[in-house]
Amino acid sequence: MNLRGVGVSPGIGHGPAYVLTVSVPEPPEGATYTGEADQEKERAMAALTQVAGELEARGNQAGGEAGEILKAQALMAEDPGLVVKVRTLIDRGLAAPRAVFEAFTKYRDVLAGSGGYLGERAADLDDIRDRVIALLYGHAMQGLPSAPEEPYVLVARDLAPADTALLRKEDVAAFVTQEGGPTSHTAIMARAMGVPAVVACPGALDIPPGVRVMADGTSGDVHVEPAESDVAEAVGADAARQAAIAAAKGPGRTADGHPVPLLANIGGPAELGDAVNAGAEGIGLYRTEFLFLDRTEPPSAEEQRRAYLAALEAFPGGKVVVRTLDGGADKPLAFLPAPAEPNPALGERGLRRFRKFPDVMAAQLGALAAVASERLQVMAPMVATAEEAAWFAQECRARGLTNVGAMIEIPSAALRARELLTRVDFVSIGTNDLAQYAYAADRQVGAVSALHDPWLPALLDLVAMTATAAARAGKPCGVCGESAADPALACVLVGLGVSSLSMGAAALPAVRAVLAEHTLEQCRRAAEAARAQTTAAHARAAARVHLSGLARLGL
Ligand SMILES: C=C(OP(=O)(O)O)C(=O)O
Ligand SMILES: [Mg+2]
Repeated sequence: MNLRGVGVSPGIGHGPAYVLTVSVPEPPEGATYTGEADQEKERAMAALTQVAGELEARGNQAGGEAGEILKAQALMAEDPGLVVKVRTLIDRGLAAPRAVFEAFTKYRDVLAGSGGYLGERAADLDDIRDRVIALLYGHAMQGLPSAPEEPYVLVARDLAPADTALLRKEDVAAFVTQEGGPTSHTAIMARAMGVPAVVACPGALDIPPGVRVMADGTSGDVHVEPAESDVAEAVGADAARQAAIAAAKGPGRTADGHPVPLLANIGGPAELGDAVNAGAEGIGLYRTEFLFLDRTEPPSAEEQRRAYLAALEAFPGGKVVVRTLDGGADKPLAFLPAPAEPNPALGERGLRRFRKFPDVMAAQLGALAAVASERLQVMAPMVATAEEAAWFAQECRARGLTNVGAMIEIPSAALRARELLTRVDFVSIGTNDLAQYAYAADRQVGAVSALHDPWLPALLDLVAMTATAAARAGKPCGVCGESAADPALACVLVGLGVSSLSMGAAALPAVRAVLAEHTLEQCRRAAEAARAQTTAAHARAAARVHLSGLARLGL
Protein backbone atom coordinates (compact mmCIF):
# COMPACT_ATOMS: atom_id res chain seq x y z
CA MET A 1 0.00 0.00 0.00
CA ASN A 2 1.33 3.45 -0.92
CA LEU A 3 -0.08 6.65 0.50
CA ARG A 4 0.65 10.25 -0.39
CA GLY A 5 0.55 13.24 1.92
CA VAL A 6 2.44 16.51 2.26
CA GLY A 7 6.11 16.29 3.23
CA VAL A 8 6.79 18.93 5.90
CA SER A 9 10.07 17.82 7.44
CA PRO A 10 12.62 16.29 5.05
CA GLY A 11 14.35 12.92 5.27
CA ILE A 12 13.52 9.22 5.15
CA GLY A 13 12.19 7.48 8.26
CA HIS A 14 11.26 3.82 8.52
CA GLY A 15 10.25 1.40 11.23
CA PRO A 16 7.22 -0.35 12.70
CA ALA A 17 4.03 1.72 12.81
CA TYR A 18 2.82 2.81 16.20
CA VAL A 19 -0.76 3.96 15.59
CA LEU A 20 -2.15 6.42 18.08
CA THR A 21 -5.91 5.90 18.06
CA VAL A 22 -7.54 8.54 20.16
CA SER A 23 -10.24 6.57 21.88
CA VAL A 24 -11.87 8.95 24.30
CA PRO A 25 -15.58 8.33 23.68
CA GLU A 26 -17.99 11.19 23.01
CA PRO A 27 -20.12 11.60 26.15
CA PRO A 28 -23.74 10.71 25.26
CA GLU A 29 -25.85 13.60 23.99
CA GLY A 30 -28.13 15.05 26.68
CA ALA A 31 -26.27 13.18 29.48
CA THR A 32 -27.32 14.63 32.84
CA TYR A 33 -26.05 14.41 36.42
CA THR A 34 -27.75 13.50 39.66
CA GLY A 35 -26.20 15.65 42.45
CA GLU A 36 -26.01 19.41 42.86
CA ALA A 37 -25.09 21.73 39.99
CA ASP A 38 -22.38 23.34 42.09
CA GLN A 39 -20.74 19.98 42.78
CA GLU A 40 -20.82 19.07 39.10
CA LYS A 41 -19.27 22.42 38.21
CA GLU A 42 -16.57 21.89 40.79
CA ARG A 43 -15.81 18.48 39.29
CA ALA A 44 -15.45 20.03 35.83
CA MET A 45 -13.31 22.92 37.11
CA ALA A 46 -11.04 20.56 39.02
CA ALA A 47 -10.49 18.46 35.88
CA LEU A 48 -9.73 21.55 33.77
CA THR A 49 -7.29 22.83 36.38
CA GLN A 50 -5.59 19.45 36.67
CA VAL A 51 -5.14 19.15 32.90
CA ALA A 52 -3.82 22.73 32.71
CA GLY A 53 -1.38 21.91 35.52
CA GLU A 54 -0.20 18.73 33.79
CA LEU A 55 0.34 20.55 30.50
CA GLU A 56 2.24 23.30 32.24
CA ALA A 57 4.40 20.78 34.10
CA ARG A 58 5.19 18.97 30.85
CA GLY A 59 5.97 22.36 29.32
CA ASN A 60 8.49 23.10 32.05
CA GLN A 61 10.03 19.66 31.64
CA ALA A 62 10.25 19.91 27.85
CA GLY A 63 11.57 23.49 27.71
CA GLY A 64 12.34 25.29 24.42
CA GLU A 65 9.75 25.64 21.71
CA ALA A 66 7.78 22.58 22.87
CA GLY A 67 7.63 24.07 26.35
CA GLU A 68 6.23 27.36 25.05
CA ILE A 69 3.58 25.55 23.02
CA LEU A 70 2.50 23.43 25.99
CA LYS A 71 2.28 26.44 28.26
CA ALA A 72 0.08 28.20 25.70
CA GLN A 73 -2.09 25.07 25.61
CA ALA A 74 -2.32 25.09 29.41
CA LEU A 75 -3.67 28.65 29.19
CA MET A 76 -6.31 27.49 26.69
CA ALA A 77 -7.53 24.85 29.17
CA GLU A 78 -8.45 27.61 31.59
CA ASP A 79 -9.68 30.15 29.06
CA PRO A 80 -12.32 32.23 30.87
CA GLY A 81 -14.74 32.03 27.90
CA LEU A 82 -14.58 28.24 27.89
CA VAL A 83 -14.95 28.00 31.65
CA VAL A 84 -18.10 30.16 31.58
CA LYS A 85 -19.54 28.04 28.77
CA VAL A 86 -18.92 24.79 30.67
CA ARG A 87 -20.57 26.22 33.81
CA THR A 88 -23.57 27.49 31.84
CA LEU A 89 -24.09 24.10 30.19
CA ILE A 90 -23.95 22.38 33.59
CA ASP A 91 -26.51 24.89 34.90
CA ARG A 92 -28.71 23.81 32.02
CA GLY A 93 -28.53 20.22 33.27
CA LEU A 94 -25.69 18.67 31.24
CA ALA A 95 -23.25 16.33 32.99
CA ALA A 96 -19.68 17.65 33.30
CA PRO A 97 -18.15 15.44 30.51
CA ARG A 98 -20.89 16.41 28.05
CA ALA A 99 -20.67 20.09 29.02
CA VAL A 100 -16.89 20.03 28.42
CA PHE A 101 -17.41 18.21 25.13
CA GLU A 102 -19.97 20.75 23.84
CA ALA A 103 -18.10 23.85 25.03
CA PHE A 104 -14.80 22.73 23.46
CA THR A 105 -16.43 21.52 20.26
CA LYS A 106 -18.05 24.90 19.71
CA TYR A 107 -14.73 26.69 20.13
CA ARG A 108 -12.79 24.24 18.00
CA ASP A 109 -15.28 24.66 15.15
CA VAL A 110 -14.77 28.43 15.22
CA LEU A 111 -10.99 27.93 15.15
CA ALA A 112 -11.11 25.26 12.45
CA GLY A 113 -13.29 27.57 10.32
CA SER A 114 -10.65 30.28 10.36
CA GLY A 115 -8.14 28.02 8.54
CA GLY A 116 -4.36 28.56 8.46
CA TYR A 117 -2.35 28.71 11.65
CA LEU A 118 -5.37 29.34 13.89
CA GLY A 119 -7.34 26.55 12.19
CA GLU A 120 -4.57 24.12 12.96
CA ARG A 121 -4.80 25.05 16.65
CA ALA A 122 -8.16 23.23 16.69
CA ALA A 123 -6.23 19.99 17.27
CA ASP A 124 -4.82 21.49 20.48
CA LEU A 125 -8.33 22.12 21.80
CA ASP A 126 -9.40 18.57 20.88
CA ASP A 127 -6.47 17.25 22.84
CA ILE A 128 -7.33 19.27 25.94
CA ARG A 129 -10.98 18.24 25.65
CA ASP A 130 -10.08 14.55 25.43
CA ARG A 131 -7.75 14.79 28.40
CA VAL A 132 -10.40 16.49 30.54
CA ILE A 133 -13.11 14.01 29.54
CA ALA A 134 -10.78 11.04 30.12
CA LEU A 135 -10.06 12.42 33.59
CA LEU A 136 -13.75 12.90 34.37
CA TYR A 137 -14.45 9.30 33.31
CA GLY A 138 -11.38 7.99 35.11
CA HIS A 139 -9.83 6.65 31.84
CA ALA A 140 -6.12 6.74 31.04
CA MET A 141 -4.98 8.40 27.78
CA GLN A 142 -3.09 6.16 25.35
CA GLY A 143 0.61 6.70 25.94
CA LEU A 144 3.64 6.18 23.74
CA PRO A 145 6.19 3.38 24.07
CA SER A 146 8.89 4.62 26.44
CA ALA A 147 11.87 2.44 25.49
CA PRO A 148 11.12 0.92 22.07
CA GLU A 149 13.42 -1.77 20.67
CA GLU A 150 13.78 0.24 17.49
CA PRO A 151 12.60 3.69 16.38
CA TYR A 152 8.94 3.63 15.31
CA VAL A 153 6.87 5.59 12.81
CA LEU A 154 4.28 7.45 14.84
CA VAL A 155 0.93 7.43 13.01
CA ALA A 156 -1.96 9.55 14.28
CA ARG A 157 -4.93 11.63 13.21
CA ASP A 158 -2.94 14.70 14.29
CA LEU A 159 -0.47 15.10 17.11
CA ALA A 160 -0.91 17.48 19.98
CA PRO A 161 2.11 19.12 21.60
CA ALA A 162 1.40 17.12 24.77
CA ASP A 163 1.90 13.89 22.78
CA THR A 164 5.19 14.89 21.24
CA ALA A 165 6.83 17.21 23.75
CA LEU A 166 8.61 14.55 25.75
CA LEU A 167 9.43 12.27 22.81
CA ARG A 168 13.07 11.44 22.34
CA LYS A 169 14.37 11.97 18.82
CA GLU A 170 16.14 8.56 19.00
CA ASP A 171 12.81 6.75 19.52
CA VAL A 172 10.92 8.15 16.53
CA ALA A 173 11.80 7.40 12.92
CA ALA A 174 9.06 9.58 11.38
CA PHE A 175 5.67 11.15 11.93
CA VAL A 176 2.71 10.43 9.65
CA THR A 177 -0.59 12.16 10.32
CA GLN A 178 -3.89 11.92 8.52
CA GLU A 179 -4.72 15.56 9.21
CA GLY A 180 -2.75 18.73 9.88
CA GLY A 181 -0.92 21.06 7.53
CA PRO A 182 2.47 22.68 7.07
CA THR A 183 1.88 24.93 10.10
CA SER A 184 0.34 22.26 12.36
CA HIS A 185 2.18 21.41 15.55
CA THR A 186 3.19 18.06 14.12
CA ALA A 187 5.01 19.90 11.35
CA ILE A 188 6.55 22.52 13.64
CA MET A 189 7.72 19.95 16.20
CA ALA A 190 9.02 17.55 13.57
CA ARG A 191 11.10 20.24 11.94
CA ALA A 192 12.38 21.40 15.32
CA MET A 193 13.35 17.80 16.23
CA GLY A 194 14.76 17.05 12.78
CA VAL A 195 12.46 14.05 12.35
CA PRO A 196 10.95 13.34 8.89
CA ALA A 197 7.21 14.03 8.75
CA VAL A 198 4.29 13.66 6.36
CA VAL A 199 0.98 15.34 7.21
CA ALA A 200 -2.46 15.53 5.53
CA CYS A 201 -2.04 11.89 4.47
CA PRO A 202 -5.41 10.27 3.65
CA GLY A 203 -5.62 6.64 4.78
CA ALA A 204 -2.88 6.97 7.41
CA LEU A 205 -5.14 5.70 10.19
CA ASP A 206 -5.85 2.52 8.20
CA ILE A 207 -2.20 1.49 8.51
CA PRO A 208 -2.23 -1.68 10.63
CA PRO A 209 -0.29 -1.27 13.90
CA GLY A 210 3.14 -2.90 13.85
CA VAL A 211 3.62 -3.18 10.07
CA ARG A 212 6.74 -1.61 8.62
CA VAL A 213 6.34 1.84 7.14
CA MET A 214 8.70 4.13 5.26
CA ALA A 215 7.91 7.86 5.13
CA ASP A 216 9.61 10.35 2.83
CA GLY A 217 9.34 13.78 4.43
CA THR A 218 10.46 15.50 1.22
CA SER A 219 8.09 13.97 -1.36
CA GLY A 220 5.28 13.12 1.07
CA ASP A 221 5.25 9.43 0.00
CA VAL A 222 4.38 6.84 2.63
CA HIS A 223 5.11 3.19 1.75
CA VAL A 224 3.43 0.53 3.83
CA GLU A 225 5.39 -2.75 3.96
CA PRO A 226 8.04 -1.54 1.48
CA ALA A 227 10.50 -4.00 -0.09
CA GLU A 228 13.78 -4.06 1.83
CA SER A 229 15.66 -3.09 -1.30
CA ASP A 230 13.47 0.03 -1.67
CA VAL A 231 14.22 1.02 1.91
CA ALA A 232 17.95 0.52 1.42
CA GLU A 233 17.90 2.60 -1.76
CA ALA A 234 15.89 5.47 -0.22
CA VAL A 235 18.01 5.50 2.94
CA GLY A 236 21.22 5.53 0.89
CA ALA A 237 19.98 8.41 -1.28
CA ASP A 238 18.89 10.36 1.79
CA ALA A 239 22.22 9.87 3.55
CA ALA A 240 24.03 11.10 0.45
CA ARG A 241 21.71 14.11 0.25
CA GLN A 242 22.28 15.00 3.88
CA ALA A 243 26.02 14.60 3.60
CA ALA A 244 26.09 16.84 0.51
CA ILE A 245 24.00 19.48 2.27
CA ALA A 246 26.09 19.34 5.43
CA ALA A 247 29.29 19.70 3.39
CA ALA A 248 28.40 23.27 2.45
CA LYS A 249 29.78 25.50 5.17
CA GLY A 250 30.49 29.13 5.79
CA PRO A 251 28.66 32.27 4.77
CA GLY A 252 26.07 32.14 2.00
CA ARG A 253 27.46 32.65 -1.48
CA THR A 254 26.91 31.51 -5.03
CA ALA A 255 29.32 29.14 -6.80
CA ASP A 256 31.15 32.17 -8.25
CA GLY A 257 31.46 33.88 -4.88
CA HIS A 258 28.60 36.40 -4.96
CA PRO A 259 27.78 36.87 -1.24
CA VAL A 260 24.20 36.31 -0.10
CA PRO A 261 24.01 36.60 3.71
CA LEU A 262 21.83 33.80 5.11
CA LEU A 263 19.93 34.92 8.18
CA ALA A 264 17.42 33.37 10.55
CA ASN A 265 13.81 34.22 11.39
CA ILE A 266 13.06 33.98 15.10
CA GLY A 267 10.15 34.72 17.41
CA GLY A 268 12.10 34.95 20.67
CA PRO A 269 15.38 34.16 22.47
CA ALA A 270 14.49 30.43 22.73
CA GLU A 271 15.14 30.06 18.99
CA LEU A 272 18.58 31.66 19.00
CA GLY A 273 20.43 28.40 19.71
CA ASP A 274 19.01 26.69 16.61
CA ALA A 275 19.84 29.73 14.50
CA VAL A 276 23.47 29.73 15.67
CA ASN A 277 23.79 25.95 15.20
CA ALA A 278 22.44 26.16 11.66
CA GLY A 279 25.18 28.65 10.80
CA ALA A 280 22.97 31.72 10.44
CA GLU A 281 24.97 34.89 9.84
CA GLY A 282 22.57 36.96 11.90
CA ILE A 283 18.87 37.53 12.42
CA GLY A 284 16.93 38.75 9.38
CA LEU A 285 13.51 38.85 11.00
CA TYR A 286 12.83 39.05 14.72
CA ARG A 287 9.04 38.67 14.95
CA THR A 288 8.67 40.62 18.18
CA GLU A 289 4.91 40.09 18.45
CA PHE A 290 5.70 36.54 19.61
CA LEU A 291 7.12 38.09 22.78
CA PHE A 292 3.70 39.67 23.27
CA LEU A 293 1.31 36.80 22.42
CA ASP A 294 -0.80 35.09 25.10
CA ARG A 295 -0.30 37.97 27.54
CA THR A 296 -2.71 40.47 28.91
CA GLU A 297 0.02 43.09 29.48
CA PRO A 298 2.87 43.93 27.11
CA PRO A 299 6.31 42.81 28.31
CA SER A 300 8.12 45.57 30.19
CA ALA A 301 10.77 47.67 28.42
CA GLU A 302 13.40 45.81 30.49
CA GLU A 303 12.12 42.37 29.45
CA GLN A 304 12.13 43.52 25.84
CA ARG A 305 15.60 45.01 26.14
CA ARG A 306 16.93 41.66 27.37
CA ALA A 307 15.22 39.79 24.54
CA TYR A 308 16.80 42.07 21.90
CA LEU A 309 20.18 42.07 23.57
CA ALA A 310 20.21 38.26 23.63
CA ALA A 311 19.98 38.26 19.83
CA LEU A 312 22.84 40.74 19.45
CA GLU A 313 24.97 38.69 21.83
CA ALA A 314 24.20 35.41 20.05
CA PHE A 315 25.62 36.89 16.82
CA PRO A 316 28.61 38.95 17.91
CA GLY A 317 29.59 39.81 14.33
CA GLY A 318 26.21 39.64 12.64
CA LYS A 319 23.31 41.98 12.09
CA VAL A 320 19.99 41.68 13.88
CA VAL A 321 16.89 42.98 12.13
CA VAL A 322 14.09 43.56 14.61
CA ARG A 323 10.59 44.07 13.34
CA THR A 324 8.36 46.24 15.49
CA LEU A 325 5.06 44.80 16.68
CA ASP A 326 2.93 43.28 13.93
CA GLY A 327 -0.35 42.84 15.82
CA GLY A 328 -3.77 42.19 14.37
CA ALA A 329 -5.32 39.78 11.82
CA ASP A 330 -3.56 36.41 12.29
CA LYS A 331 -1.53 37.71 15.27
CA PRO A 332 -4.10 38.96 17.80
CA LEU A 333 -2.61 40.75 20.82
CA ALA A 334 -4.81 40.79 23.91
CA PHE A 335 -3.57 44.15 25.18
CA LEU A 336 -4.15 46.03 21.90
CA PRO A 337 -7.95 46.03 21.75
CA ALA A 338 -9.05 45.13 18.23
CA PRO A 339 -11.83 47.04 16.53
CA ALA A 340 -14.59 44.78 15.11
CA GLU A 341 -13.68 44.58 11.44
CA PRO A 342 -15.18 42.52 8.64
CA ASN A 343 -11.72 42.00 7.04
CA PRO A 344 -9.00 42.11 9.74
CA ALA A 345 -6.22 41.47 7.20
CA LEU A 346 -7.26 44.72 5.51
CA GLY A 347 -7.81 46.63 8.72
CA GLU A 348 -5.77 48.13 11.51
CA ARG A 349 -2.89 45.69 11.71
CA GLY A 350 0.89 46.00 11.79
CA LEU A 351 2.22 49.54 11.66
CA ARG A 352 -1.32 50.96 11.50
CA ARG A 353 -2.11 49.48 14.91
CA PHE A 354 1.32 50.33 16.35
CA ARG A 355 0.75 53.99 15.51
CA LYS A 356 -2.45 54.05 17.51
CA PHE A 357 -0.78 52.94 20.76
CA PRO A 358 1.96 55.51 21.50
CA ASP A 359 2.78 53.94 24.88
CA VAL A 360 3.41 50.51 23.42
CA MET A 361 5.40 52.08 20.61
CA ALA A 362 7.49 54.20 22.97
CA ALA A 363 8.27 51.17 25.17
CA GLN A 364 9.39 49.07 22.22
CA LEU A 365 11.44 51.72 20.46
CA GLY A 366 12.89 52.73 23.84
CA ALA A 367 13.95 49.13 24.56
CA LEU A 368 15.54 48.94 21.12
CA ALA A 369 17.28 52.30 21.58
CA ALA A 370 18.73 50.98 24.84
CA VAL A 371 20.63 48.28 22.90
CA ALA A 372 21.27 50.39 19.78
CA SER A 373 24.40 49.42 17.91
CA GLU A 374 25.63 49.47 14.34
CA ARG A 375 24.45 45.89 14.01
CA LEU A 376 20.89 46.58 15.10
CA GLN A 377 18.39 47.34 12.37
CA VAL A 378 14.75 48.14 13.01
CA MET A 379 11.96 47.73 10.48
CA ALA A 380 8.23 48.29 10.36
CA PRO A 381 5.69 45.71 9.13
CA MET A 382 2.82 46.46 6.78
CA VAL A 383 4.06 49.71 5.34
CA ALA A 384 1.70 50.90 2.58
CA THR A 385 2.99 54.37 1.72
CA ALA A 386 6.16 56.44 1.67
CA GLU A 387 4.56 58.76 4.19
CA GLU A 388 4.23 55.86 6.68
CA ALA A 389 7.85 54.87 6.04
CA ALA A 390 8.97 58.47 6.64
CA TRP A 391 6.97 58.70 9.87
CA PHE A 392 8.43 55.45 11.19
CA ALA A 393 11.97 56.39 10.23
CA GLN A 394 11.63 59.72 12.00
CA GLU A 395 10.30 58.08 15.20
CA CYS A 396 13.26 55.67 15.19
CA ARG A 397 15.91 58.22 14.34
CA ALA A 398 14.65 60.60 16.99
CA ARG A 399 15.55 57.87 19.50
CA GLY A 400 19.00 57.23 18.08
CA LEU A 401 18.14 54.18 15.96
CA THR A 402 20.01 54.88 12.76
CA ASN A 403 19.47 51.87 10.49
CA VAL A 404 15.75 51.88 9.72
CA GLY A 405 13.84 49.81 7.20
CA ALA A 406 10.40 48.96 5.88
CA MET A 407 8.90 45.62 5.07
CA ILE A 408 7.53 45.30 1.58
CA GLU A 409 4.44 43.17 1.99
CA ILE A 410 1.74 45.33 0.43
CA PRO A 411 1.70 45.68 -3.37
CA SER A 412 1.48 49.49 -3.14
CA ALA A 413 4.85 49.48 -1.35
CA ALA A 414 6.43 47.24 -4.00
CA LEU A 415 5.04 49.36 -6.83
CA ARG A 416 6.38 52.50 -5.17
CA ALA A 417 9.55 50.97 -3.69
CA ARG A 418 11.67 53.69 -5.29
CA GLU A 419 9.81 56.36 -3.33
CA LEU A 420 9.90 54.37 -0.07
CA LEU A 421 13.62 53.83 -0.44
CA THR A 422 14.21 57.57 -0.27
CA ARG A 423 12.84 57.44 3.31
CA VAL A 424 14.49 54.30 4.74
CA ASP A 425 17.89 52.60 4.74
CA PHE A 426 16.80 49.13 3.60
CA VAL A 427 13.77 47.05 2.67
CA SER A 428 12.83 43.46 3.45
CA ILE A 429 10.20 41.66 1.42
CA GLY A 430 7.59 39.65 3.33
CA THR A 431 6.40 37.29 0.62
CA ASN A 432 3.73 35.69 2.83
CA ASP A 433 1.70 38.86 3.10
CA LEU A 434 2.75 40.13 -0.31
CA ALA A 435 1.11 37.02 -1.83
CA GLN A 436 -1.96 37.48 0.35
CA TYR A 437 -2.48 41.04 -0.85
CA ALA A 438 -1.35 40.59 -4.45
CA TYR A 439 -3.81 37.76 -5.00
CA ALA A 440 -6.54 38.99 -2.61
CA ALA A 441 -6.39 35.64 -0.82
CA ASP A 442 -6.63 35.68 2.99
CA ARG A 443 -3.72 33.76 4.56
CA GLN A 444 -6.09 32.23 7.07
CA VAL A 445 -8.55 30.82 4.57
CA GLY A 446 -7.53 27.31 3.56
CA ALA A 447 -9.86 27.35 0.54
CA VAL A 448 -7.69 29.95 -1.24
CA SER A 449 -4.29 28.53 -0.24
CA ALA A 450 -3.38 27.80 -3.89
CA LEU A 451 -3.08 31.57 -4.29
CA HIS A 452 -0.35 31.69 -1.64
CA ASP A 453 2.09 29.63 -3.69
CA PRO A 454 5.36 31.60 -3.45
CA TRP A 455 6.15 30.75 -7.10
CA LEU A 456 3.17 32.70 -8.44
CA PRO A 457 4.45 34.92 -11.26
CA ALA A 458 2.86 38.19 -10.08
CA LEU A 459 4.63 37.74 -6.74
CA LEU A 460 7.93 37.23 -8.56
CA ASP A 461 7.24 40.43 -10.53
CA LEU A 462 6.70 42.42 -7.33
CA VAL A 463 9.92 41.04 -5.85
CA ALA A 464 11.81 41.94 -9.04
CA MET A 465 10.39 45.45 -9.02
CA THR A 466 11.43 46.00 -5.39
CA ALA A 467 14.91 44.51 -5.81
CA THR A 468 15.55 46.63 -8.90
CA ALA A 469 14.51 49.81 -7.08
CA ALA A 470 16.78 48.91 -4.15
CA ALA A 471 19.75 48.21 -6.41
CA ARG A 472 19.26 51.60 -8.11
CA ALA A 473 19.10 53.28 -4.71
CA GLY A 474 22.21 51.36 -3.61
CA LYS A 475 20.34 49.97 -0.58
CA PRO A 476 19.90 46.37 0.68
CA CYS A 477 16.79 44.38 -0.17
CA GLY A 478 16.24 41.11 1.75
CA VAL A 479 13.49 38.50 1.66
CA CYS A 480 12.21 37.16 4.96
CA GLY A 481 8.99 35.40 3.92
CA GLU A 482 8.64 31.62 3.47
CA SER A 483 9.87 31.93 -0.14
CA ALA A 484 13.45 32.19 1.09
CA ALA A 485 13.25 28.73 2.69
CA ASP A 486 12.67 26.94 -0.63
CA PRO A 487 16.18 26.22 -2.00
CA ALA A 488 15.18 26.55 -5.67
CA LEU A 489 13.21 29.71 -5.06
CA ALA A 490 16.06 31.12 -2.97
CA CYS A 491 18.24 30.96 -6.12
CA VAL A 492 15.49 32.65 -8.13
CA LEU A 493 15.23 35.43 -5.55
CA VAL A 494 18.98 36.00 -5.77
CA GLY A 495 18.62 36.07 -9.55
CA LEU A 496 15.94 38.73 -9.19
CA GLY A 497 18.43 40.90 -7.29
CA VAL A 498 17.61 40.19 -3.64
CA SER A 499 20.67 40.81 -1.46
CA SER A 500 20.03 38.58 1.62
CA LEU A 501 17.69 35.73 2.61
CA SER A 502 16.15 35.06 6.00
CA MET A 503 14.31 31.88 6.99
CA GLY A 504 13.53 29.41 9.77
CA ALA A 505 16.84 27.93 11.00
CA ALA A 506 16.04 24.42 9.77
CA ALA A 507 15.97 25.59 6.14
CA LEU A 508 19.41 27.24 6.20
CA PRO A 509 21.69 24.25 5.40
CA ALA A 510 19.81 23.23 2.23
CA VAL A 511 19.57 26.82 0.97
CA ARG A 512 23.30 27.35 1.63
CA ALA A 513 24.18 24.14 -0.24
CA VAL A 514 21.99 24.87 -3.27
CA LEU A 515 23.24 28.46 -3.60
CA ALA A 516 26.82 27.22 -3.52
CA GLU A 517 26.02 24.94 -6.48
CA HIS A 518 24.98 27.76 -8.82
CA THR A 519 26.54 30.88 -10.26
CA LEU A 520 24.83 34.25 -10.10
CA GLU A 521 24.28 33.99 -13.85
CA GLN A 522 22.47 30.64 -13.44
CA CYS A 523 20.30 32.20 -10.74
CA ARG A 524 19.48 35.08 -13.09
CA ARG A 525 18.57 32.72 -15.91
CA ALA A 526 16.36 30.68 -13.55
CA ALA A 527 14.65 33.88 -12.42
CA GLU A 528 14.04 35.03 -15.96
CA ALA A 529 12.65 31.63 -16.97
CA ALA A 530 10.34 31.53 -13.93
CA ARG A 531 8.99 35.03 -14.56
CA ALA A 532 8.23 34.18 -18.18
CA GLN A 533 5.65 31.56 -17.06
CA THR A 534 1.97 32.03 -16.30
CA THR A 535 1.48 29.54 -13.45
CA ALA A 536 3.35 28.69 -10.25
CA ALA A 537 3.88 25.08 -11.33
CA HIS A 538 5.36 26.14 -14.67
CA ALA A 539 7.56 28.76 -12.96
CA ARG A 540 8.93 26.07 -10.62
CA ALA A 541 9.62 23.68 -13.48
CA ALA A 542 11.17 26.37 -15.70
CA ALA A 543 13.55 27.48 -12.95
CA ARG A 544 14.70 23.90 -12.28
CA VAL A 545 15.93 23.58 -15.86
CA HIS A 546 18.64 26.14 -15.00
CA LEU A 547 19.35 24.78 -11.51
CA SER A 548 21.05 21.49 -12.21
CA GLY A 549 22.61 21.46 -8.74
CA LEU A 550 19.23 20.65 -7.19
CA ALA A 551 19.31 17.14 -8.64
CA ARG A 552 22.97 16.73 -7.67
CA LEU A 553 21.93 17.37 -4.07
CA GLY A 554 18.91 15.05 -4.37
CA LEU A 555 16.43 17.93 -3.97
C1 LIG B 1 7.70 37.61 6.82
C2 LIG B 1 6.43 37.97 6.82
O1 LIG B 1 5.82 38.34 7.97
P1 LIG B 1 4.78 37.41 8.77
O2 LIG B 1 4.78 36.05 8.15
O3 LIG B 1 5.24 37.43 10.18
O4 LIG B 1 3.50 38.16 8.56
C3 LIG B 1 5.63 37.93 5.59
O5 LIG B 1 4.51 38.42 5.56
O6 LIG B 1 6.15 37.37 4.61
MG1 LIG C 1 3.90 39.72 7.17
